[in-house]
Amino acid sequence: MARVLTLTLNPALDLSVGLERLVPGKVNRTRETHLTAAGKGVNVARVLADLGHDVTVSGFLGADNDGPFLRAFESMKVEDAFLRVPGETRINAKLAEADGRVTDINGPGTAIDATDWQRLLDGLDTRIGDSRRRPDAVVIAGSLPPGIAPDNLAALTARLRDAGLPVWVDTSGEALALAIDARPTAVKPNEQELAAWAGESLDTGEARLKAALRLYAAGIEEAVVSAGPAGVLWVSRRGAWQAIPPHLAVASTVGAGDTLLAALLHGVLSGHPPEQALRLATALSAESVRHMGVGNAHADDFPQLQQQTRVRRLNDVDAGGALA
Ligand SMILES: Nc1ncnc2c1ncn2[C@@H]1O[C@H](COP(=O)(O)OP(=O)(O)OP(=O)(O)O)[C@@H](O)[C@H]1O
Ligand SMILES: O=P(O)(O)OC[C@@]1(O)O[C@H](CO)[C@@H](O)[C@@H]1O
Repeated sequence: MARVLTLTLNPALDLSVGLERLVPGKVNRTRETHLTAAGKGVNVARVLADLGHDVTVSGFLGADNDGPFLRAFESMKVEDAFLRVPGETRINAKLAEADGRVTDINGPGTAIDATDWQRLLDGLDTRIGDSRRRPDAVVIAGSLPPGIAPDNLAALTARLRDAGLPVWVDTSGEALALAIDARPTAVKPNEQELAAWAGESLDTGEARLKAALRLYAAGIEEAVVSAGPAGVLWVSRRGAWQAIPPHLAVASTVGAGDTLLAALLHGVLSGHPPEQALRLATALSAESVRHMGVGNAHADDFPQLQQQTRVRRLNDVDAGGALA
């Protein structure tokens, strides 16, 4: 069991709405609705805690509507180290149609000022310096709230790396680009996020692999690229792998990427062989799309989903960063 700290600088209450078909501009009747404490780092924490790790969640939570988070953290059995800031945490709507299409409507989040940011950094320094609380790995996941600039994220990444901690980052846009320059241990862009960084479209497996190799060559030890149903590429010092998930009927893809990142980190921290780690992570992310929320490793058919996940080592790729 490892000790993991997840940082969600811009958490959200996810209002997940299941409906037959979304008709904009009309009254739509829902099939189900859920309000869930979420945001990428919280979703990652949910999976890691479920897989048996000792997890602390932190970041910034609006003080006025933190009730669902408190209840969630209690049931997840994670330590709540979120700083409370004035106002409300954003509510993000996830409109999931019967054909698997999801429309995300994400708010900007609560503004964070320099004093709050410094409180977070000071708290992290104290935690890192305390051997009883020092994490084995830190995950920073999700967008940045107003007031936090991409170079703040880069500085945070560098600070944690300088303290000797593995840092896994999942974000997008300029924040991702600057975080990469600060050399986190791992990043997990999806196809669009990686394309924005690479400056070209990545609609073929070969283009994605080349971009993943570029990430690795840029100093990212664990370069993980997700591509929805097309699966995962993972380039690391141990080699390069591709995983293809089983074909499943999609209910909601929200949280699939978070599930993948969490489960792969679980495999790495547990010292599992890469192929086994990637198989479990890919299968669990696939499991997550069958329903709303993150993947459930206790699903009855999870062993079969793992068997149906195809993992292959890319032998013609050398980990030095070039296609042979
Ligand atoms: N339709 C699908 N069928 C099977 N597996 C899927 C499907 N969509 C996603 N997955 C699995 O989930 C992983 C992550 O999905 P994706 O690439 O969409 O991440 P993402 O865009 O970061 O997700 P999100 O931000 O919504 O959590 C994929 O690599 C794949 O293993
Ligand atoms: O706006 P961000 O921070 O990029 O993404 C936030 C979010 O869409 O990511 C999670 C799914 O990955 C959701 O729980 C949450 O609403």
